[in-house]
Amino acid sequence: MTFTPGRPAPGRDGPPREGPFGGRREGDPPGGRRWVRLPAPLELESGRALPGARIAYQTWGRPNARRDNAVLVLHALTGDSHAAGPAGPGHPDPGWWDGLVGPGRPLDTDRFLVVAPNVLGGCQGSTGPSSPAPDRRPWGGRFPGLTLRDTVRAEAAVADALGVERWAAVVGGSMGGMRALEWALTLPDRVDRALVLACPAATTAWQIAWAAPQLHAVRSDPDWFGGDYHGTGRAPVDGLGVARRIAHVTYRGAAELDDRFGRRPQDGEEPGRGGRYAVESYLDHQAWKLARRFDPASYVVLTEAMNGHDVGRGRGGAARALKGMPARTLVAGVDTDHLYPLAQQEEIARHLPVPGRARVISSPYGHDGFLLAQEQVGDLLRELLDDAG
Ligand SMILES: CC(=O)SCCNC(=O)CCNC(=O)[C@H](O)C(C)(C)COP(=O)(O)OP(=O)(O)OC[C@H]1O[C@@H](n2cnc3c(N)ncnc32)[C@H](O)[C@@H]1OP(=O)(O)O
Ligand SMILES: N[C@@H](CCO)C(=O)O
Repeated sequence: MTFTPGRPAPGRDGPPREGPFGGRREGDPPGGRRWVRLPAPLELESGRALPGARIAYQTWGRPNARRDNAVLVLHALTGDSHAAGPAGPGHPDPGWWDGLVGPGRPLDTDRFLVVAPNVLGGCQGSTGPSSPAPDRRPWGGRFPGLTLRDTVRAEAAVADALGVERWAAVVGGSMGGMRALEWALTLPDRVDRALVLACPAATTAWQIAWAAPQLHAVRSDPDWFGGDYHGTGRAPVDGLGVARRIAHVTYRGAAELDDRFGRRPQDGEEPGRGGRYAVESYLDHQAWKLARRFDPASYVVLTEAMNGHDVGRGRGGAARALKGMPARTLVAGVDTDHLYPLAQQEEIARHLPVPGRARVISSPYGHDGFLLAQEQVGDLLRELLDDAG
């Protein structure tokens, strides 16, 4: 089944009418991924149940005899299980932490079994709104709202399938960092160490405010159809593109964009006379790139799950909850991140059971620094994994 957006996004860089996204529906495995089907309906925090869910994942390296060398790597909002490896069939881009995974690298595959799942609610192999519901029609707008705790409990099935009782470490940035916190606090007996990057203990009004126009953009696209567009040949790609433009500005450094683009017009175009500035063209490019590979309904489900993130919910508040983190936890943020500012990671570190666990990633790239400053992230991974406790 091919996903066919009904119309191109605005701007000159519209997505192709036939995007690759629909090729990733269940039953059509993308390159290199494996799945585990949950043995029973997943009981969600909302009280609803999600039947028949499955989680896609990729692995690198091998388990040791005691199966205590597994590291769980958790992706950000629009990432997926392809944490490492080249671009190829099923993977339009190289792995998002490709420099960190492999023999001799910080996530040393001669030493560790590295496991990267695609989040529940996503669109890269795990069950999400584009997957078939039990009646074989796409879940679409019927897909239940998720919390990040739901996504963690679904992933316990991956650990079980691999025979991993306890992760040597759970690591991730942004949504992956939120989920690393939740892994350690929801299933504390199953996590030995944690690396939490570029995220807050609880999503703030500032972050929910940035998400609001993004959600609105997707839902006000005439092709949203209440989330029930899957299989119609149309999709709210314009809305997703607007959401990505807004989000991408929050992901990057202000000085970085000024230095890179300045007031330069896009080649051959005249701003103010129907043409664009180079930075506008750049955002158009980011918009269509995402619209080609990501399901707008997954974007909505996962954005709402991030809005609901609060480690303190039902645990007596964040400060009390964070005392339950593993002693071997490191927290780091990016010094130019204006979406999840460094003060929020320092706040997390203040409440950890062991003091002195905050670190700083220095990068001009803003929030995306946790994806781009791989050498510094690698140092943090080595520090964490070499910590014998
Ligand atoms: C690497 C992956 O994307 S893996 C897939 C999973 N993705 C994720 O986990 C995260 C999603 N990805 C991202 O957030 C980002 O892509 C990042 C952070 C990984 C990459 O950031 P960077 O390497 O800094 O890329 P940058 O922001 O400079 O964008 C470069 C792109 O903009 C394009 N570009 C630059 N200037 C312009 C311009 N004036 N007009 C149009 N396009 C432009 C480049 O041609 C390049 O295009 P390409 O990506 O198609 O090759
Ligand atoms: N660029 C990242 C940032 C979100 O944390 C993504 O798209 O997933």
